[in-house]
Formats: sequence, structure tokens, C-alpha cells
Amino acid sequence: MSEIRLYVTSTEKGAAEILDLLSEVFGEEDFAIATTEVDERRDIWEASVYLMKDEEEAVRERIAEGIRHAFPNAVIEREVIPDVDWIARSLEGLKPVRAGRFLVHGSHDRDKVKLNDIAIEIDAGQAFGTGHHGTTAGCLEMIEGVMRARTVRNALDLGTGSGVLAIAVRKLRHIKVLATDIDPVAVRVAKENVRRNGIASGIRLETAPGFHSPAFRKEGPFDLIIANILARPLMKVAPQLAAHLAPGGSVILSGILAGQRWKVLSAYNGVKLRHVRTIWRNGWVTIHLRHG
Ligand SMILES: C[S@@+](CC[C@H](N)C(=O)[O-])C[C@H]1O[C@@H](n2cnc3c(N)ncnc32)[C@H](O)[C@@H]1O
Repeated sequence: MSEIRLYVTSTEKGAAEILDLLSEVFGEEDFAIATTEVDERRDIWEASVYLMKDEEEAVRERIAEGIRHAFPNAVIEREVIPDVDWIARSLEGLKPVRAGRFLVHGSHDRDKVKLNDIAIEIDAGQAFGTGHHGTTAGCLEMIEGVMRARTVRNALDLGTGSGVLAIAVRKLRHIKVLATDIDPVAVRVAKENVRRNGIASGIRLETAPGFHSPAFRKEGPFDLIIANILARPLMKVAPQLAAHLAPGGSVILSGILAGQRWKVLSAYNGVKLRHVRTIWRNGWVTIHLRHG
């Protein structure tokens, strides 16, 4: 059955207020609720509830009732989310990708795994992160280097997508990992990938925009923070990211085009993080920074 997103368009402040109201309406029920930035310059945001098609009418009425007083003119729009299987089928031909000792492969390529590989099984789906993109591969290579050289007792994967990087960290070392994404669909896909890779515990997955969740304080500060979420949001979260880093900790940033490297580095120098190493892949850079 199809999944539906019901959403209301507002400003950042309005979307946050709607999110609070919807959290009261749906409480502990199993609905994913999130806010997403659509256009930073024009301050356009969406507050969304994800549900199955047969629940649509009842959920729509509850949303309307919940926000009616504070937002009398709000329009509730809908989007049908495409089925995961359809996308997966169209991308079935993707070849396994090597990055350091990691081999990221689809379920159809299990026989390609060699003895010394650290295999991560990810089928192409609705979440970003099959290993084919230069940013994911750069992060995997950097994770291996950093975790070999430094003591890492816990880690944060901000913008986890398919969960590939959190799975990589956990496969390298038996440590606790917090993995978050602004997109509840990605979080659901990541949960499935964590299970499929035989990881029964140790990875906590949460839907959260930026650092907006109590989970960060609860699980942090972190010895390693990985964030592959594009240059602009990376620059925006620099102060919060630095605040959640343990003394002497490492940061791996990606989603940065080569030409944006200096802007991102200067934002992070401003929060007392210094450059250690850069990996270049297909026009994208992955950067390792440290406290000090
Ligand atoms: C480029 S993908 C990276 C996925 C995976 N970590 C990888 O390396 O392949 C970026 C992910 O970050 C998420 N994202 C973007 N902005 C975010 C934000 N402000 N807070 C949390 N997640 C965010 C997106 O939904 C997307 O899943």
C-alpha cells in the first residue's frame, strides 16, 4: 500500500510550531512527523506527517483540528511517496563499490565479497548512500583512516541516509553510534539496512533536523562526528557540531564541492577545528578536522 505525506507549508518558526502541535496530537503513535527546509532564502519550510494511504482521511482531520486555532488559513497538501521496490528494481544493476577495506554491495552481489573485505549490504532505495557517490566513498575511506589512527569510543552520523556510514563505523569497531536524518523515510530505510547487516544493537536511529533532538545530548559528546549533508547546512551547524564534539575528537565532513572547500574550512576554523586531511573524489571533497 502507498505511503502518503500530508504537509503544511509555512516559515521556519511556523513549521516548528506546527511540529509541536502535531506532536501533541499524535503523541506516542507510530507516525513520523518532521519539518523540512524547502527554500532557505525565502524562509519556506514544510511540516509533514507520514502515514499509510488507508489512514489518510482520519489523519487529515486530526491535523486540521490540531492546528486550526493557531493556523486558521493553513492548507494541508499531500504527496504520494513512491514504493521502495520500484526504485530498487530500476537500480539493481549497480556494481559493488570499494572504499578502503569496505565493499558496499547490493544483495545480488553477495558472492563478490572477499575474505578480508568489510562488507556492507545496501540495496539502492529511497535513501541516499549506496557507496557509488564520491561523498559516501570518501567518507568510508576517511572513517577507516581516522578509526585506525585514533581512539574512537562513540560516533555520530548526521544525515545518515541509507545508514551506510553508521554501519561502517559499527562494523569496524563495537562502539555506540547515533545516526540521524531529517527525513523519516531515510531513517526507516536505515533501520532496515542496519538489521540486514546483522547489527542487532549499538546503532540508535532518530529523525531530527540538524541537532534538534534530545538524543544528541544524551548520547554525546562524540569522539567522531561524520556529516555528509552539503556545504551550506554544514556551515550552518558548525557551532552546534563543535559543541557536541568530545575534547580531541575528530570530524569528517562531506557533501562539499571542491570549490566550496575553503568556505567550509573557514566556518570550522571559526569554531576551533583544524584541517587534518582532504580526500578528493569525482569533484567532491571529504575533510577530516580535529579539535585544537
Ligand atoms: C548526501 S546524503 C548522505 C547519506 C549517507 N550519510 C552517505 O554518506 O551516503 C545526505 C543526507 O542528509 C540528510 N540531511 C540533509 N540535511 C539534513 C539536516 N539538516 N539534518 C539532518 N539530516 C539532513 C538528507 O535527508 C540525506 O539523507
